[in-house]
Amino acid sequence: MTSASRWSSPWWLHATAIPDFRSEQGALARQNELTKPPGSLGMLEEVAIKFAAWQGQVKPQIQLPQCVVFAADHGVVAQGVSAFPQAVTVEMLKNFIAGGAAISVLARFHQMGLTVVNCGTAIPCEYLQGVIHRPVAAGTEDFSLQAAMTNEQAQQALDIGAEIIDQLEVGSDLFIAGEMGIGNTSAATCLAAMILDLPATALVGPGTGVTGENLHHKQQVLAASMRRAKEFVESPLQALEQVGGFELGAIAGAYIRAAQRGIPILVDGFIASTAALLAVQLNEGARDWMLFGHQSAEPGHARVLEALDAEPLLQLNMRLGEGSGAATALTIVKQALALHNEMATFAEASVSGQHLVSEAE
Ligand SMILES: O=C(O)c1ccc[n+]([C@@H]2O[C@H](COP(=O)([O-])O)[C@@H](O)[C@H]2O)c1
Ligand SMILES: Cc1cc2nc[nH]c2cc1C
Repeated sequence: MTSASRWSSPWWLHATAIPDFRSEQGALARQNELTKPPGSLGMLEEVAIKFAAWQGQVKPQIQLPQCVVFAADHGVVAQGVSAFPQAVTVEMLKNFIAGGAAISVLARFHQMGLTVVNCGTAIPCEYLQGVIHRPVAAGTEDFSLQAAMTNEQAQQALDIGAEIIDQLEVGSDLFIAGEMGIGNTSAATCLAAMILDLPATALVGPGTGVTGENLHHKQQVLAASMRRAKEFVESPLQALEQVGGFELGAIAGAYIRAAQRGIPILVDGFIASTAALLAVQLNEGARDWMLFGHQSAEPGHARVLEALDAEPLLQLNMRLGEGSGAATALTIVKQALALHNEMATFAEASVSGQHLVSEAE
């Protein structure tokens, strides 16, 4: 049992690992010796330097990336806030393990581990093999009417994330959390709005494709949910209880445990970033281990990224979830490390006969 006990502080408050400053400085020095004007590779330089600090080596490498998709359902879909029926959550679980989902393709492309976790679907699916089953309940309650989950369920959701990180293959050197859950843009919108003290209308968007009158209806349902829940929320955990989701809690727990174990995190879209916001609210050290893969087309993502002081690597108008934006950004991360590790320094280039020295020297 990893939950808070009566006598000790809960595990998610425990200290996160500390990135290695000497390797960071070594990587910065190396970047400035490579055969290019200093800074000319822009964010690719920053990415390589971050990984050096995270891995404690001047020449970092990604050898065992892992993606875990956390799935759950949301009672609030009864209010008509998604463009798709709830049954799609379990149908997509089948697709993830059968290899036909976008994240399945990207995981194969990168030779990345792909784990799928059932955190609580409305339609029971425990018969599915190849999925880790940790259902907290058959979906959350409808948070427009009552709390999405109990305090115990919120803690259980965080615990699932920690357990999954503890089970990752030894040597796993990058963690991507994906998510799947019809209705979870509604949960993420209210959770982010609650944490940032913004109206839901500042963050709400089409999700799977809710537009026109239906989008107006979604805005009204979420605004009413915020009015109902606000008086019960005085902490990030209570925000998760009132308007969150099981997969959001599990991802926040996974991010915190990854940061405690020193595993770098590549964050995906709006829902994953909202879980990141929750994780940082619960334990600010988690932020030190996060890199942001992309900015989703979901309008609320920009506000969440801003609150996290995050600069995403890509902006491709993606809004799929599953970890797909982060997995797409992994290509850029790998290229950043290849350039950092394999480019010649000015000294090496001169030795090989090409006299390359900058004017300033
Ligand atoms: O990652 C994103 O930015 C993102 C933006 C919009 C939708 N999604 C995905 O779409 C589903 C939620 O959309 P909705 O309309 O049912 O709330 C869920 O399965 C997410 O993975 C994901
Ligand atoms: C088909 C489909 C695939 C998804 N993947 C993540 N969220 C999704 C939502 C839908 C509707």
